[in-house]
Amino acid sequence: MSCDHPDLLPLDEALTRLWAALPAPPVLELRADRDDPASDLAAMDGVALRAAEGLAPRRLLGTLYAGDDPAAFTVTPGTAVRIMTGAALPPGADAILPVEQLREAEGLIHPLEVPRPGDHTRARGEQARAGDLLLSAERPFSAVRVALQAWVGQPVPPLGRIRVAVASTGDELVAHPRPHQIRDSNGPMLAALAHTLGAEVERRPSLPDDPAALGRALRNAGGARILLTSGGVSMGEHDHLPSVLKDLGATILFHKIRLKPGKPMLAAQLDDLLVLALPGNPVSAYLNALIFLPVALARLEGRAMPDAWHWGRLTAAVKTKGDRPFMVPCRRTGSQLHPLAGKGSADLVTLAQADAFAWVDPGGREPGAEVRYLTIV
Ligand SMILES: Nc1nc2c(c(=O)[nH]1)N[C@H]1C(S)=C(S)[C@@H](COP(=O)(O)OP(=O)(O)OC[C@H]3O[C@@H](n4cnc5c(N)ncnc54)[C@H](O)[C@@H]3O)O[C@H]1N2
Ligand code: MOO
Repeated sequence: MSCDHPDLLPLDEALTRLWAALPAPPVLELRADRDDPASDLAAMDGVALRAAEGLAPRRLLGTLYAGDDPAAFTVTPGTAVRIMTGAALPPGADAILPVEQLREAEGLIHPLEVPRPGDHTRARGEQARAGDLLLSAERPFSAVRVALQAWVGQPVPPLGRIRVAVASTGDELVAHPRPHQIRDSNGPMLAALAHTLGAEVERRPSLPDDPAALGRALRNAGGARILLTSGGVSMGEHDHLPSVLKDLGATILFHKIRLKPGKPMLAAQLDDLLVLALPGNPVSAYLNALIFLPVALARLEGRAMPDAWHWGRLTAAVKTKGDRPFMVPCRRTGSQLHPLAGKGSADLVTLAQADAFAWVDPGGREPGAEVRYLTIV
């Protein structure tokens, strides 16, 4: 296959570089602080009894709810205790008979099934013994990790959001445009997307195509962890961002990826600030933010690498030009992807009609082809 752009970085490599460059917050290994469960527990609502007595009727001594001290009752021959799921087994009992498997009459319960020792109980220590390793420090942050941390009595981490600043660049951006000017749509779009993805968002004023002003804005990101910019990363004479970042001593993680739209995408680290410099064309800016921002947020929060891709089928042919994979905006019905005939990476109107971006390899795809896609949020 001919290669129009041998210098372009494949998307997967760009994602891997971004992931590797960002530090994940430290997470602890988690050990059981006590046996789990710490008592024998009921796993069903019913009665606690002695299994050996088979189908013999039992007299009810009382009721134990989850959290009750089970020492209140002792199950002796001929007796049972009504018990709720999660309550500790009273002394003497060795099985739970679920409420569906008994009949009650005149203060007695009559088993309808023969109970066996251990039935519907969770035995002390069956999950873990005090001191057992429950989760290694390699396992990523997740809501379940937080739950386990609380379960073993560790303080849970504060749920801060990553601060993301959004600044558009371009002298053409004005609030009341004359025909040669435009309104800033990328700024509001990227702020809304970052918000949707769970970031704490700060809108910044649009920046002029002026290296000094861009440099000042990059150096004063105001405590944001990530800066999303749009525009000024391509080959134009006013596309200053790459050189300004280099002059500031930023580490360029990548610049220019093998993707259409979105080729000029740049990611850089400037001290503690991650700069995701998105192309100015609205479809390119959106798509790149949709791809890269969730990965950066996940890494900085210590989560696993997100896998946002789904699989669907194209309902119509998609032709491509050149050697970049093409992400075509589609309407989606279930897993059916209906490609939209758009007017390219400036076509915000078609993007607004779309539900998904389908990945089409160079060379194009036929109707019915199975492709992966990203959902537009
Ligand atoms: N000679 C070359 N020219 C271009 C190339 C190239 O490889 N060689 N790449 C093209 C591609 S692909 C894209 S995408 C654009 C991206 O360029 P920039 O990131 O430098 O963006 P700008 O030139 O500043 O703007 C592009 C386009 O988007 C409009 N824009 C910018 N900001 C906003 C905003 N906040 N809201 C709405 N629209 C915005 C801007 O007016 C331009 O029309 O470069 C190609 N050129
Ligand atoms: O790759 Mo550009 O993002 O086509 O318009």
